[in-house]
Amino acid sequence: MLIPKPLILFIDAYDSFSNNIISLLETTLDVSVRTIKIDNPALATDAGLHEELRHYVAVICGPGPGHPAKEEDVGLIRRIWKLSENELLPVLGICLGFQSLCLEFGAKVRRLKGPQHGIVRRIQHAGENKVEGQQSIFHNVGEIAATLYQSLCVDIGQDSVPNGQWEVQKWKPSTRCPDLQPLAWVEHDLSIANDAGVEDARVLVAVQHVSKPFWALQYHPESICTNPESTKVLEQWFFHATCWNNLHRKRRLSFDGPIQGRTAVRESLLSQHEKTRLEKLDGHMGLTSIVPKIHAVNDLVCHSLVVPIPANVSVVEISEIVQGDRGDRIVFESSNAHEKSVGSADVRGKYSIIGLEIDDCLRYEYTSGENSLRSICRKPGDQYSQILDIDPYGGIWPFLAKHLDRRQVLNVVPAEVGKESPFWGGFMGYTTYELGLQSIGVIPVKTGASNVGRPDLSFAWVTRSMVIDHVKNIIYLQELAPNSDASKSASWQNRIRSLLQNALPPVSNFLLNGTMVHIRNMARLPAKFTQRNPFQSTLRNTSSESVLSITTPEDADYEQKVHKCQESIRSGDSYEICLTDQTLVTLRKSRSISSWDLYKTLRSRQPAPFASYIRLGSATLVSASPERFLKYSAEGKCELRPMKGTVRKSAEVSTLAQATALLDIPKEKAENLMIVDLVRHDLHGVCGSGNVAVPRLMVVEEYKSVFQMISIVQGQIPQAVDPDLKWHMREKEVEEAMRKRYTGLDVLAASLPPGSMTGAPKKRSCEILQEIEGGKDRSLYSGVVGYMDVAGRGDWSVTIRCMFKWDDEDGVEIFETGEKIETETWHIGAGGAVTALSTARGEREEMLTKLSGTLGLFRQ
Ligand SMILES: C=C(O[C@@H]1C=C(C(=O)O)C=C[C@H]1O)C(=O)O
Ligand SMILES: NC(=O)CC[C@H](N)C(=O)O
Repeated sequence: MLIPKPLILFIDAYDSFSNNIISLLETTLDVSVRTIKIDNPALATDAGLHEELRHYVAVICGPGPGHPAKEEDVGLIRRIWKLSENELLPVLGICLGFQSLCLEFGAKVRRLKGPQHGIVRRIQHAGENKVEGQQSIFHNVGEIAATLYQSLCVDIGQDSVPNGQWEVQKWKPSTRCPDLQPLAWVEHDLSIANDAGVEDARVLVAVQHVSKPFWALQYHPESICTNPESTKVLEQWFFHATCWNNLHRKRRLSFDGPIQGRTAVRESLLSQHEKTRLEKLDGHMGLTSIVPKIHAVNDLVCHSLVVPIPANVSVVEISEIVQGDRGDRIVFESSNAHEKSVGSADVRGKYSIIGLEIDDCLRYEYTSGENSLRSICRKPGDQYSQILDIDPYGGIWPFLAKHLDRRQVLNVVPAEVGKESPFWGGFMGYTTYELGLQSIGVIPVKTGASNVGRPDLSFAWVTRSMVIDHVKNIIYLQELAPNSDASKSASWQNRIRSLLQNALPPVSNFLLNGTMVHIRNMARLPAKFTQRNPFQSTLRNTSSESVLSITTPEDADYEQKVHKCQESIRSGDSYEICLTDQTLVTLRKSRSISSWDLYKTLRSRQPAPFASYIRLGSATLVSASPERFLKYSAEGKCELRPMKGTVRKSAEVSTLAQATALLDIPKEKAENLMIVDLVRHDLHGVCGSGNVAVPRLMVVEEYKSVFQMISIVQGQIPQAVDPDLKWHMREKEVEEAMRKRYTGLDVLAASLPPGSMTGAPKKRSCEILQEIEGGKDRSLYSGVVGYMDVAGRGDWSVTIRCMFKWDDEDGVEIFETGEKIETETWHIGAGGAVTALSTARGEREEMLTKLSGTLGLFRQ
């Protein structure tokens, strides 16, 4: 029989690091953690709270945005300190929880003179012998270097202790707070210059209540940059907590009865779908009448044909040969494939993907806030536009998860040829920033009527595709179709292969031990294919002639917004805020430069590992994104690659070594660290405790016009069936586990909007941004673009360094001369992370640097 582990309750104040703390607790201590939000209505009454607490051996009052004196920021936490002797149990406060405890027992809470977010400091603790009469939770603990995330601090009277008395006084309870035993401090000699924004000489960072089982830490033990020594403090806290329970706990622990606390790992999308389905069945409503039929296609396979291509043929040329240069189109391109100095080896463009026949694809469009989606197909002979109610599926994400699940494809034919292709077919498309806001419970303030009904998610179901392998110089021509349709697929593939072979110079090739070998004859290439981009020079002239207006953010206005972000940081409401703004470019619509032409120029001027062109429905996106958001494999390995820290290339900073030195400062490292910790939290929410790692931390990469600091966060998605246990399970149990399994889509749904575009904590920072950015939709900018394939794989980029337009903004301008001009308006978003250490001017310049790559298309 399995013995249940003791339960700890984590009270979550809507922070973006909570799951990291839970992971640390569950991997360090032999406990399970359940979590509730500070405003859980089920615990609004004291009776409800007391009932809930009966399940737990201890409570953690977590960190969070805001101020401990504000009821809406701490909620339940404040009531924990007031528990009567009968209900009392051990508690550890962390950061906001620490501040709340100190406030309750007499401390003043004040703003730090220099906020400390993502800054690593040495913790001076009392160790074993300074606290009289008892061992503290720092007993036998060595040196701790810990990350701070705080704008506020508590003052138990230390500010007024004269220097001469400090060493004696600092470990004693103060007259202001006789119940609080100080356990640790961060100290700084202010006469020594520092670049971490330190302006406070003494900050209390750990306390213990002298008679109640309350302990608290102001630093963040779970941060990736806090050293492992600090976990000893948690172990000792739990030891003290257990001893206290054994000696003093009045209320007996309960192992049964209703419990509000939930595991930090969210329910899988497929399980949510299943649950909704069963609920409907329970209601005897007859499932078939509620759930719209999606045909299960059980015998789908991916038919694949490999076509060799000459080495220097571009993705643009391939796309034009097969698709012409008009119509809907989706191209995900590693446009840095041949640029050794762009990106690092792991993203140096191995593959590009082209979705084919996008005009004819089934397309799903969803607008956030709605409970239905549009399913659209414009295929000649099979045209329809349907509204599907997604409530019966449990929402948009469970709906998509189920759609993919029913079309899972396990085989590619012939297997030895197509198995290396990273994409066999599936969804390709985009989601907006506002879709992400919906998933974290921030209601977007939609301004203006024009954007009503625009899709926040648009995915084409791509069954015919090309994957270009830039290393092997081959194309996979692929079609998803029933196994029995092999000959139909073959005739389509042969047709496309002929198209390519007729248009491209010949390539001799043969298979050697299963590997394709090419013999290329460069001398035979026609001139068209040796020129990198034949359209570039024409566009340069035409585009500047077509520009009717460019509206960039006003300097003073942008700087004002940076100050507003910093005010929210100083008040404790945010640790870092990714401020952005939009530039509008209105063009004379002309047949001679299409969006595709713009893409062609951008991709060659700003080579990037995650470039993309999307023309889908009423949206057009032209992107040179350097940032991978999320990649996952069919086996559940996932990887996020947040970027934070940007330097413009210039004569002074032209090498990677120079940029690395420039970014190796607390301001830049803090920006990156905060997002790494936030992304770890998002990933822990699906992968579970102990299943997230950071194999690369703060490494600088070179791009065409900037240097970027990146980190890599990896996780393992829980497997439906443990291979070791599978043999002990009945077939039905295995089936059920598979029906409810987690996929990469769970991670995607749990991590939007991308943390690098929000700041931390995510929810509060996004709310602040709604206000500061004036409720303007960021729309495609700050969203993600990518694919989820039928074999369970996915790759998504953050939509930055891009421009987009909506067809509904196309207009007509009438000049005084009476001339009528058709116009289109492009949006270019740009911004950067604001921290306490930012300067308004520096932030504005950073925004302009990021803008310049894309805006440059219109300025020459
Ligand atoms: C906000 C943008 O970029 C984001 C912000 C970065 C930063 O603050 O250093 C770096 C990469 C992106 O995650 C943008 O390109 O507009
Ligand atoms: N990380 C936290 O809990 C921060 C607490 C509080 N909002 C502050 O800024 O000081």
